[in-house]
Amino acid sequence: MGNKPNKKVLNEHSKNQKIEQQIKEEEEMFQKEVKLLLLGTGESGKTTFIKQIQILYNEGFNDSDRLLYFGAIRANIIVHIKTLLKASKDLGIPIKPENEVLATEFLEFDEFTKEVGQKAKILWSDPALKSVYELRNEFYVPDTTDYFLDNVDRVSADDFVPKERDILNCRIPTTGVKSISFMVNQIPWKVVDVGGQRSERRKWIHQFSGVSFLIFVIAMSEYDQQLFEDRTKNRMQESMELFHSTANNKFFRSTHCILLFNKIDLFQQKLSKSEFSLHFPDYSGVNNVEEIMEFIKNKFIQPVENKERKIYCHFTCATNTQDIQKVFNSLQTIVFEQRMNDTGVF
Ligand SMILES: Nc1nc2c(ncn2[C@@H]2O[C@H](COP(=O)(O)OP(=O)(O)OP(=O)(O)O)[C@@H](O)[C@H]2O)c(=O)[nH]1
Ligand SMILES: [Mg+2]
Repeated sequence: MGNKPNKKVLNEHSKNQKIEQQIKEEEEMFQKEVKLLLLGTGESGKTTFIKQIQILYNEGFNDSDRLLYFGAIRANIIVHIKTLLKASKDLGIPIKPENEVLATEFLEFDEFTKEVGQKAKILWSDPALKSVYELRNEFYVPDTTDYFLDNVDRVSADDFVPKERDILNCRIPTTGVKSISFMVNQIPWKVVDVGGQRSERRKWIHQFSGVSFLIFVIAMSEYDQQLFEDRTKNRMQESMELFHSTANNKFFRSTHCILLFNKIDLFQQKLSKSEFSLHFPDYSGVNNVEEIMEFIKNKFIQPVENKERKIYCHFTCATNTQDIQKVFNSLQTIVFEQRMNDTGVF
């Protein structure tokens, strides 16, 4: 005859089991992966955001990253000088007569050498190419072209290794999907980057499930530029339409959104030279940075149908690591509070 189990002890035991189960579930909820999906038109700054996350939380760039950017930076120098030379003809801004032979010769170059680098430097110092670059909303050349052309001596050197800043400034359009995963304070994060050009957008849908936050990136400086893919379409207009169709899509109707109003540095530089209302005639205010920022923000937010969902806005320069650190810190706070709420601690 064994001892009869004490009812009180049994009750205590099952209570403890329940508490343990609850703690386990709460821990699991806390440790659930946060998936951030970066969307936005081409060249808005999505990959630059993910590069910053790599610097901040994922050990930065390795040798194979540096090798990839080494080739891209040098190849871009040739492409960009050629583009500027062509634009100087199209826009009727002639280069100095003594540079004409060199310009014709340069158009034949395909491979970067130290000598090609020196020739690029001579052409870039021609005032005509600088004036042409100032008019770059009339044709296509990336915004960081001047950064690399100003550094052509360093880039041409035998011992050139791309620095963090070079990698942040180098543009390689994204094709397909790239993601990084990392842990911060025991929470696993995954950031997914896709290509933003029109031909890439049909691949987006495959990334739509399980998204915790949509990060939609907008290039503020694009208000007076046309799409690379369609020179008749204003870039900011395209970005607004894309955001509205994405945010109102059934997959994301209740997903919280982060709007990154990016390239704020270029936007501020440009505004004094390029009047905003010429490109957005429905803007009736003055050509003032803060007022226009508010106007653009409202144009993005107002047409969003589900007013319950949260939209957090940040104005950033994505090449500045501190700006992206601030965005990520605020995201961490939101996630932490959400999880405390979900587990009933608040
Ligand atoms: N000055 C400045 N340049 C920026 C900023 N954000 C990104 N860039 C530059 O803009 C270019 C395009 O940035 P990406 O991050 O490649 O753009 P993307 O959205 O990934 O483009 P796709 O891959 O084509 O969709 C790069 O040369 C960046 O260095 C910014 O805030 N300020
Ligand atoms: Mg990209």
